[in-house]
Formats: sequence, structure tokens, C-alpha cells
Amino acid sequence: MNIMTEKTLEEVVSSEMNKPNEAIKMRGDKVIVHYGEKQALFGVDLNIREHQVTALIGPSGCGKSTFLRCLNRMNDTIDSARVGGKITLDNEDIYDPKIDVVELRARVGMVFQKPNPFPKSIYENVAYGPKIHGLTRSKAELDAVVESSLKKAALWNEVKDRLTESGTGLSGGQQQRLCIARAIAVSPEVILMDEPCSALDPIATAKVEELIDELRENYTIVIVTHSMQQAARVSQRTAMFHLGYLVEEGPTDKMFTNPDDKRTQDYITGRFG
Ligand SMILES: Nc1ncnc2c1ncn2[C@@H]1O[C@H](COP(=O)(O)OP(=O)(O)OP(=O)(O)O)[C@@H](O)[C@H]1O
Repeated sequence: MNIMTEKTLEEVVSSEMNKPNEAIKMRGDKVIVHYGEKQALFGVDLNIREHQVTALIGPSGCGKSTFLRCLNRMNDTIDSARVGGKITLDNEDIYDPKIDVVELRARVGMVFQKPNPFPKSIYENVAYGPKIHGLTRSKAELDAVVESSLKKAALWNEVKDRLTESGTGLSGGQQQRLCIARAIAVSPEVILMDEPCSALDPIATAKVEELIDELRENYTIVIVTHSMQQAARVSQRTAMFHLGYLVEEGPTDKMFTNPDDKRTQDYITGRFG
């Protein structure tokens, strides 16, 4: 009898632990993008789950970066780009005219393919965002934000004695973690990463991948990657794009072992792309 009760409890606990986090942080609804006459996305419906890493995969030119840039309105900076459909953050339409784009980009931060620290000190690179957003009231508070952001980006120990040195003097992998610290410093809710490891060597890549896994606890992450191994290592959900369409989306382990669509199967096994 006791054994039965224990087993039932164990089952309950285990099913609770294995329950996927269903909270939707961002919702893409029939997202369409044109660059001038050329259509790059054809009605993409894709939800981004909170505290999960979503990997966007697919052959070159399929629209992964275009979709990623829609999520914090970076496409606004491209003159020819027109975005249609609807994208929400916590159920709020991010293309609503009332939305302050600067504030949106603080909530939905971005890390680019090539590390792009400002030609300023390591300290200033991280302090810049909190300063312009008025997030801190004293030098001591700003120091604390810089330190905690560098710690969260797993860079503090390597730079704590050289905060006044230029950010551009760091190694590529350190520069990318500095850019992640810079994004974290304004307390984003979502971090977009566009091939963040493509300019890094395998050791720096492993560090950034480890970091991505740790960041998931506090942030929602969307990453564009060409590396199937990377998608499999860091993400919980994977979305496969092809020729501007979302082919399918699902749990990463399923997408890599038993995808529904032949195009996903062909892509992950290297038959095209
Ligand atoms: N700024 C732009 N102006 C015009 N066309 C663009 C622009 N950016 C992207 N495109 C086009 O939109 C389509 C999708 O490009 P996008 O960069 O989103 O694809 P991707 O899947 O991220 O590719 P890659 O893996 O090569 O980075 C491509 O046909 C591309 O040529």
C-alpha cells in the first residue's frame, strides 16, 4: 500500500518536473517580410517559450535572421524592409505605434554574429546601456550592475583587473561574452543571438554555449545557428525554416530524431543546405 502511494507520488513529481514550460513570451502570427519587391517571409506562425532556448535553423537565405530581427524591430533600420502580421511580447503588439522602440530593444536585446564591442573601455561597454536608460542612480549602483552583468556573462574573473582597458583588446570569445554582458546590463527579458559563435574558435564556442544554457534560467533566448550540433546542444525548441516558410517547430530532441517534415530530415542529415 505504502509502496503504491510512494510510486504515485513519484509519478506525480516526475510528470511535474518533465512538464514543458508552456508560457509563451513572444508570439509571431502570420509574419510577412518584404525587402522592396522581394518577399523574404511568408506568414510565419512561431511562438517563443519563456525560459527556453529556441534555435532557428535552415539553409542559407531561408529567413532565419529576418525573423529574428522582427522580434525587436531591428528590421525598422533597413529602409526597404516592410513587416506584416503580428508579433507580441507578453501579449502586447510590439509594432503598435505606442511602443517605444528603444525600450523594446532593451527588453529584447540582441547579440550579433561578429562581436562588436564599442571602442571604449570594458567598463564603459557594459555601463553604456544602464546609463542611457537611466537605470542606476549612483556610481556605486552602476559599478554593481557592471560587475553582476560581467559575472552573468562568465567574464568577470578574466577582466576584473582590467576594466579600464579597451573592450576591443579582448580575444574574440571574450569580446562576444562582453557583448552578452552589455545586453544583460539593461535587464532584458529576451536575448536574440544571430550566429553568436560563428566567429569563435571551438573553445570560445563551448564557453558561450555553456553560458547560453545558464542564461536560460533568467532569460528567454532565440538563437540563429548553422550548426546542427549547436542547436542540439543548447536549445530546447527548434524551428526549421525553408525559402521563407516555417517548415515545422518542436522540441529539439524530436526535431533531431523524428522530424515530421522530410525537408527537416534532409537538412539535419546534411542532404541539403
Ligand atoms: N537587407 C536586405 N535587403 C534585401 N534583401 C535582404 C536583406 N536581408 C536579407 N535579405 C534577403 O531575404 C532573404 C532571407 O535572408 P535572411 O538573411 O533572413 O536569411 P538567413 O536564413 O538568415 O540566411 P543566412 O543563414 O545566410 O544568414 C534572402 O533572400 C536575403 O537575400
